[in-house]
Amino acid sequence: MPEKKKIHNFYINEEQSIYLLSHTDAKKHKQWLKICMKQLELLGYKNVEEVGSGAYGFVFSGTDIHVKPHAQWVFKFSRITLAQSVRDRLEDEAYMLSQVDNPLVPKFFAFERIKKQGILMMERAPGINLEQVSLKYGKMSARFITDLALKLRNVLQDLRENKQGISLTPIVHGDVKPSNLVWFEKSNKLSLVDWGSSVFAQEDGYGNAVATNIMDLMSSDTQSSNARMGDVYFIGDEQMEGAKSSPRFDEQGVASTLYALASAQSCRFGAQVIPTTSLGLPIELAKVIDGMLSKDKNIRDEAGDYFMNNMPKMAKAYLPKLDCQDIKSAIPFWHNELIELPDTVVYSSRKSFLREADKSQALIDVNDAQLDRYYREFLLDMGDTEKAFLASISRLAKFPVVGGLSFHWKEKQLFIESSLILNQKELDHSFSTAINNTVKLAQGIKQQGLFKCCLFDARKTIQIERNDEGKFIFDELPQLEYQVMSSIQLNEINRPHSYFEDGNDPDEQLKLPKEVLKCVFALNQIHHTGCIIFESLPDRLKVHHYYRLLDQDKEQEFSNLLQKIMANIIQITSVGVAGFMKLPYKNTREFDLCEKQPDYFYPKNPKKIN
Ligand SMILES: Nc1ncnc2c1ncn2[C@@H]1O[C@H](COP(=O)(O)OP(=O)(O)OP(=O)(O)O)[C@@H](O)[C@H]1O
Repeated sequence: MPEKKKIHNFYINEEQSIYLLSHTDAKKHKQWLKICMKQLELLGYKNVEEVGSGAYGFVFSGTDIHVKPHAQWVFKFSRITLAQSVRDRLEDEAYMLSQVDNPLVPKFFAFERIKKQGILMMERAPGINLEQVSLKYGKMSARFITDLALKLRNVLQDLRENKQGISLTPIVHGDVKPSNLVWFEKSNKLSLVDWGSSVFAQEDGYGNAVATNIMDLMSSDTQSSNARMGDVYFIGDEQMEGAKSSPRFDEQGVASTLYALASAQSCRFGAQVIPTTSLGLPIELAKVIDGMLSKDKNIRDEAGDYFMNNMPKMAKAYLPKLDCQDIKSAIPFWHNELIELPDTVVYSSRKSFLREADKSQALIDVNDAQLDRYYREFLLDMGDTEKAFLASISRLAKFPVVGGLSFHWKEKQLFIESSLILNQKELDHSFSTAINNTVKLAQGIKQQGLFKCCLFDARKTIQIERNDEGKFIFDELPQLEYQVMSSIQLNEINRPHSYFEDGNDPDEQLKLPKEVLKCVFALNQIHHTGCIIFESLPDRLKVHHYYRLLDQDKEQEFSNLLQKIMANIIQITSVGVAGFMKLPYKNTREFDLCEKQPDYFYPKNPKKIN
């Protein structure tokens, strides 16, 4: 087992926002994207645009106008920041894609190398991926989930039989998840993309080796696993532990995907607290998905077999759309319409207590980009519910939102203070669902403690570089921005939350100059909401912030204090992170703890309800 890396502070955003990269890195990144697109234009493709990106690559689309009708192609480039050995896997991906012939899988076209850069060219799947759909609409309906389940079951069946392939060996996709399913609403077309984790199965799911002939069995390495890491938020335990590859891997990916889309979460880990049986699905399907997500391998496998055998029958259920009531967010949030939406990043602190040693995890390949992400997000030694809770906080940051949240778990209750501003009204429904999931998951956490997070706009982050001696380089100090809110109601001022009421954060190590602390103390007396995070790195300082002044009369004083903070940050010499958050008032919401959400199924007789 590899040694655990020590990570103290981190952002739990999926990908580093381009606005948080250093000026040079951001420039390099943009230049690289431009070069890729230029390359494609030189090759004669029109309307070249970026259609997606993931941990391994960037995906562009382009039109071939020399054929009739014009063909839409997709070009996948591996990330230049990855090790060459990881980048070389694009060629393996191309090979595996070329082995699949299925109406739900974009056709392979070519793999080219321009200098060291491999390019995989394939058919373009129309539409947007299901993670994006889920963020737009929230929970998917029982009908949608059931239809999707049947389609995915059929793909898995085809991959097991692999009748069209060169060999008859079953193929494992290895990374089934919402963002690898592209869906076109108009024609209801679904495509399974990203074959970068795909391998030929070594076992059949019942512990028997699979090989087309005895020579294969003799020649191939029968001891070690050929499995590739899929997304750690969606793969099952066996794939995570490096077991031999089998069609069970994809059953796990399918169960995670259905669960995530039915509950509007971005991972599989929440099922103990928000079981599939609480999501309004037909009882049989809900129980099968929960069975597939079980911690017990026998139950998992049995449920997987049931799913494969019975999904065609289950999909025949009559599931008309039910009149859905508007959902109410468990904690309030406000709206603000901005022309330029924030590029939200979440910073969280005080999460040490969420860690829970889980030494049973064995990892197959630490050099993997997915695992790197796992480490970065600190999930390795946490319980499932804690992982799901952190993933739900990450999901909040996928919305254009700024604000802060503080969770306080006591013996019997959970207290939440919040200030959240959503900048796109049409995402109201989906954002409310995301908040409610966060609250439900928090209700399921049993340990007592405190967790806080700030959501800020990375576009506003101030970066000041240091020279070789560590001195800051700047012509003029940038200023901290703030918004002034109009009238406030007096009762809101009554019980302001303080920057300091939670004491020192054991996870934060940066020592701030006294003058900066004095200003933060003084700010504390002015009614406002906001956060400021100092992230001091050897080569630069980043100041993440958002501020909303709620007392117009104090604007001069407020602005002076912010200027004073900036004037004094240049005294920061040590490296680390320190942050402060202020919520506008103590609007503590109290919730009972709840280990598991109650059962809620699709009605047996929907006609009666509609
Ligand atoms: N053939 C395709 N047609 C249309 N869109 C595609 C296609 N292939 C990929 N995409 C889009 O690009 C995104 C990223 O692609 P892909 O998942 O292959 O990259 P990746 O780096 O391997 O991602 P991951 O982090 O999941 O491993 C997908 O989520 C999807 O939205």
